[in-house]
Amino acid sequence: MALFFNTTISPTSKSFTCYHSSPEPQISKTPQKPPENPIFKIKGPSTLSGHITISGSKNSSLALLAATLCCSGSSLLHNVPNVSDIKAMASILSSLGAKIEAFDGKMMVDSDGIRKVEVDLEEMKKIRGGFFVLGPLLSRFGEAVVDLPGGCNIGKRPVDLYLRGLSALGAHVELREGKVWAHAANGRGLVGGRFRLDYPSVGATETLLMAASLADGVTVLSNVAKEPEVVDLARFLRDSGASIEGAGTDTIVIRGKSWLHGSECVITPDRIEAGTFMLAAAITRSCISMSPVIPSHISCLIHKLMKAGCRISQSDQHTLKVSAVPTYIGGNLSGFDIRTSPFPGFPTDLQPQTMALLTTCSGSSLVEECVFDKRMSHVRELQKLGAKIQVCESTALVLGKQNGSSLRGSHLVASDLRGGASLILAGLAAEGITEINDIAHIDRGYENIDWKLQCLGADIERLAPNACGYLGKLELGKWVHAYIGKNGIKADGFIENALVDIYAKCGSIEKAFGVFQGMKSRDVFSYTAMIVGYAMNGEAQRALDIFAEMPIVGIKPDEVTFVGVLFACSHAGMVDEGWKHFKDMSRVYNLEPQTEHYGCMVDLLGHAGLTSEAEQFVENMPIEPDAFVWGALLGACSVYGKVELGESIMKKIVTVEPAMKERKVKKTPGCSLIEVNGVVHEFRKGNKSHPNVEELKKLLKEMAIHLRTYGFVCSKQEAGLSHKCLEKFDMVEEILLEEVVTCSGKVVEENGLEVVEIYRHNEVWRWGRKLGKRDVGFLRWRRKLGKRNIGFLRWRRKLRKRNIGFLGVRWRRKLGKRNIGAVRWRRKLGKRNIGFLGVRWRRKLGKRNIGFTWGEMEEEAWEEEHMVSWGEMEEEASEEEHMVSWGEMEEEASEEEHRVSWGDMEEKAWEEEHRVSWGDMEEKA
Ligand SMILES: CC(=O)N[C@H]1[C@@H](OP(=O)(O)OP(=O)(O)OC[C@H]2O[C@@H](n3ccc(=O)[nH]c3=O)[C@H](O)[C@@H]2O)O[C@H](CO)[C@@H](O)[C@@H]1O
Ligand SMILES: C=C(OP(=O)(O)O)C(=O)O
Repeated sequence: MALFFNTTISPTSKSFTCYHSSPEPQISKTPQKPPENPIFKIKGPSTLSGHITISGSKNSSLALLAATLCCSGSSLLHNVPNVSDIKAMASILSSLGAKIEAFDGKMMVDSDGIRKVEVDLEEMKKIRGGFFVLGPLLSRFGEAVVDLPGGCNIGKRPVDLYLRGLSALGAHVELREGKVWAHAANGRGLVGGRFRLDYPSVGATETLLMAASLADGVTVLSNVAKEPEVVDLARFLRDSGASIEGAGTDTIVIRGKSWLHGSECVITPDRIEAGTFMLAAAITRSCISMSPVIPSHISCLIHKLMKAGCRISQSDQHTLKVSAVPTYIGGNLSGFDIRTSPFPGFPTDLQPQTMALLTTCSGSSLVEECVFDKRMSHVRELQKLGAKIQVCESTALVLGKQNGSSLRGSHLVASDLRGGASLILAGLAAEGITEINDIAHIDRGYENIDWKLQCLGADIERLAPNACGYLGKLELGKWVHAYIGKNGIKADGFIENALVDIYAKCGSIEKAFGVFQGMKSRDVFSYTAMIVGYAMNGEAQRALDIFAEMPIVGIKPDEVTFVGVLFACSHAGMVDEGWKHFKDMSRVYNLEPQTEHYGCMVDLLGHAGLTSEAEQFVENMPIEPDAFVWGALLGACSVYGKVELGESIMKKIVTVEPAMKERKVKKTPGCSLIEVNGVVHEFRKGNKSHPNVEELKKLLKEMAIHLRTYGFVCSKQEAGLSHKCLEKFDMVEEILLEEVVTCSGKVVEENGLEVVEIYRHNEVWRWGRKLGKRDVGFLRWRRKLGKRNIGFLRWRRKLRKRNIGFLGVRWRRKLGKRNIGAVRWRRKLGKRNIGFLGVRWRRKLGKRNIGFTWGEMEEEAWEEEHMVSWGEMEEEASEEEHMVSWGEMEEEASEEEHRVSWGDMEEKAWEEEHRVSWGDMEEKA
């Protein structure tokens, strides 16, 4: 059946085309028509068996589809996967005037009808491959205008190498309005040249290869990508008449031709899909076979899996059988280390899926992502399943299990293609139900993955979600709705705005950005939610980058936007930027700064050490400062030890709120929302109408007592103040918790504990209790500072009459036979004998020495410095020394090991919970 289409491929038209004479797939069911915005529901643990057919490579297909634009007449591609990226690519080619027919896994592209050299389509921003048309358009038609590319959100993905390479071939390239404008500088066409890539970028190599094929003269490209997809592309171009030598090596020589004709090509099997299924067999401890596979394309993974204990055999040239059945392999799989790198190294596109497997293997494994700088979003989701993973930037330490997986089903969100696939694998291995939302990411690159897994015996379904299914709970959905209502978000696409907001507030900033990026139309609310979100999560520069986009797209910021902008500046210590934006409010945008804006400025000045300037700023305010402004100044005092000024401000804080009440100052009341057992409760400032208000007050009091008893104080600003101020915390706590703070939170039950989780600014407070004979509880908090994710856990406590605090930070770790952990602490003796306890860790793996830099640790230490006075520290140090036996330290060590990343803090918090009961703490003291 020949099916002509302009922009789409029929969802069910693809059959499983065999690459060569492989056994017929043992598939009995037919794929279901997918529901709108579906989710995956997986019931685990699954055991897989049978044979599966591997589709053609998505990445090869994208490059070859772009390459058809180099060719006059028709080209026929076989084994093209039916995935959404290919549909998007087909739309792009169609929009340029190409005629496309898709049938039965084949695509015929006739590019003779091309009338346009500018792509003006949303699809360009969604996928990576769309950008590849730049090379062919430029070389065949002499000019091209394309949007900057999209693709997975896995870190910085610049296109400098593409553009510099094209310039070396005689193109004039400009970046304007988010688009690349390119034309042949000589007015005729590209000319051959020499270009060395700084990094063997796959996309840049492919783009330059296509461009050079039609350039006048010889082109030599060096340090190019050697990926099989590059070789596939060169094969197609050669079959179309191009002269290309060296594809698959470091240097490619291209002798340009004046024209290329269309040709026919079978797309190489998708090595990443094959790898994903091999890992599916391993994680489920099953045995499956697959074809067609080219083993040399995934030799790295094959070696690693064999090292882990899997049996892998080849029944014919293109059929692989993978077994991880315990009785067959004689035990559990062992963990292993991976480090991603360009081909033939370990593919970055298999890193997340491999990490999922490692969570179920014995021992610890190290995963180093060296190709992309932010390809770790799946870690948080895997942690929700119970995986023990600790991350520092692009390195993850996966703590496996001795006896197979102990993952438990949960509600997850896929944040990118391979990260999403890793969640499917983990879901197959996990006990119980796993739901995965945002699976459109997965559909970008896996053809009918659910159906293929069903055919292997997995219990996986593609379901239509309920309206708020992304969070997995209808009750939570109601909460989201309530939240939207309370914040007056009215824009079209308000659901998306709310999602951006809610994700950001829950600390899932990448997910918030994912929603933001995918929005069809954005308004001031969308931008504000994203800016405030970034600011709250310590990503100041990203907040300011988003803000800078607003005038470009013609959206005027409002007062709330500026709260986010100033908050961001304050977080990053950007004093000049902060001043500029503050002044711009009235100067450029005609907005009158409110107390919130003044408060942010005071915070910014105060934390930059400009306390006098901050004080003066407050004095000169044209409106009356409120508790928010005073609170900010108080924070600065605490950080810089201005005790006297701090105490006078304390007095003002406790008088200013009642005074404002008396004068009936109208303010938008602070509002907090909390979900308890699926019911949303709202608290407004000064409103005591909640039916359980008395009970809640009791609970707050109880929390406050624990806070003080164990040396926790409510706000970081007040933490450094002298003990004299301690009695005033009562009042401050009341104000912070009941009157001023606008926060959200929820109460959940976890491991028999009732846990209150409150999200406030960039902090997450968790407080848990178990009401048995003794009150056993915990309290901890985490936060994110500056550009980097710096989280830490601290605790302090009061012993009898003296206030002796201690900071326990230590770890040690023994991996295998070698002892590769180290713990250090040091203190710095300055003029005032003010010191800090720094911890650094390093590990030695083979020849490499990987560790945190001292600078980072110092920054962390610096934070701690403000919290604990030196006297206390010294006390503490000696106390600790005598008090903590080595065994205890080891215990504690494994739990505190990675304090640095955001997700880890939560994980660690949980560890703590089981370890430290109030009783224990007292005993230890
Ligand atoms: C559609 C497609 O084929 N996608 C694949 C392609 O993506 P893509 O072609 O985008 O990946 P690249 O090889 O270009 O990127 C690798 C690294 O190079 C850097 N870089 C790249 C281009 C540039 O001009 N400047 C620069 O610095 C990137 O930031 C990144 O850190 O290869 C990746 C690496 O194997 C795979 O994960 C993707 O699945
Ligand atoms: C990163 C990937 O795709 P893209 O480059 O298209 O974003 C991928 O296939 O894993």
